[in-house]
Amino acid sequence: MAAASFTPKVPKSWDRDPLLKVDHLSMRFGGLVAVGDVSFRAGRGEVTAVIGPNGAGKTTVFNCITGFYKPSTGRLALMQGGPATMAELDALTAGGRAWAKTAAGATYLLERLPDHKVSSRAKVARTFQNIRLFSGMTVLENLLVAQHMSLTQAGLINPVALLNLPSWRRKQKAALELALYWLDKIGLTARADDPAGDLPYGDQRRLEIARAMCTQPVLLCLDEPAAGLNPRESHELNTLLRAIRTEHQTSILLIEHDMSVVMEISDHVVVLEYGRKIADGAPGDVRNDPKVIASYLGVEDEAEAVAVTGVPA
Ligand SMILES: Nc1ncnc2c1ncn2[C@@H]1O[C@H](COP(=O)(O)OP(=O)(O)OP(=O)(O)O)[C@@H](O)[C@H]1O
Repeated sequence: MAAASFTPKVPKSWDRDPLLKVDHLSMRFGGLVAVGDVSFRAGRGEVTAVIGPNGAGKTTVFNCITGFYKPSTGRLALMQGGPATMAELDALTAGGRAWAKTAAGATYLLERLPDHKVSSRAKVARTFQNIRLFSGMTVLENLLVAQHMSLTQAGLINPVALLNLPSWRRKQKAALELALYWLDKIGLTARADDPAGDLPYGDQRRLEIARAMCTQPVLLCLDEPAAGLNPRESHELNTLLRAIRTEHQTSILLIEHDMSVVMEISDHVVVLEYGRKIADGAPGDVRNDPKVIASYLGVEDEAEAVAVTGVPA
């Protein structure tokens, strides 16, 4: 009898080299389970989109990853440098510490870090659904203030800064250069000295992303960056996100309702519904998943349902 042909399953890129491993994440608010036992990986250097109908738990997942909420249960392992081995992860979890050096770099358990260390040590940056720029400060000042942490670490409250020593001046110069780099990247150099609040909406959105990039994150979390953008602004956003991914190898985690953005720039899509994961895969696979189609067929926003599934609601 002829042997049955066997095609070995090739692991997905996000399973081969995850930057972030979310394991059994749950978040309860009183009796409400906003997120229930959700696990997924975000690949290093990839764009991972988290999608789902309103109230699916997307922002809650984000708030747990970025330190705004302490999850009820679950492990959020961010692995800088390269993936940790299972033994390294288990030892870190059992040891009760928040981070450890690993053979590949360092691993942080985000659920154990104070929220300011999620950004300063684990290097996770985020933007919000509603723009949160300092609207009275100039465009350039917004980019400089983002680097306040690294400047204070360099010594705002130590003698190096007070005496204006060369090492402090070098740090200040590097901060200005980084700010000017991102200003150029978002095409706003000519508006450096204008109040951020005077910029058109789409420019403010890109400035927020540039501000987050000034913290030099390994993981950039964007909560509905395309909300309220017109098609031209959406296109500019896609271009910026692609540049961040390809030129800076920064991994991006994205919540987005605009499916043209999701389908165009994502490597990997995770779908939530009622706080549970219902699909996880490449954009084309997720789009054709019967569970995703069923979930989106009930949504009120017909354009969104058609964009995800190709089927009118
Ligand atoms: N701080 C909170 N206290 C109580 N309930 C909350 C809190 N935050 C979120 N929830 C509830 O958790 C559920 C998931 O909300 P979440 O905002 O995470 O969903 P979402 O997928 O981001 O929705 P949307 O697309 O509308 O932003 C909802 O039922 C919401 O009302």
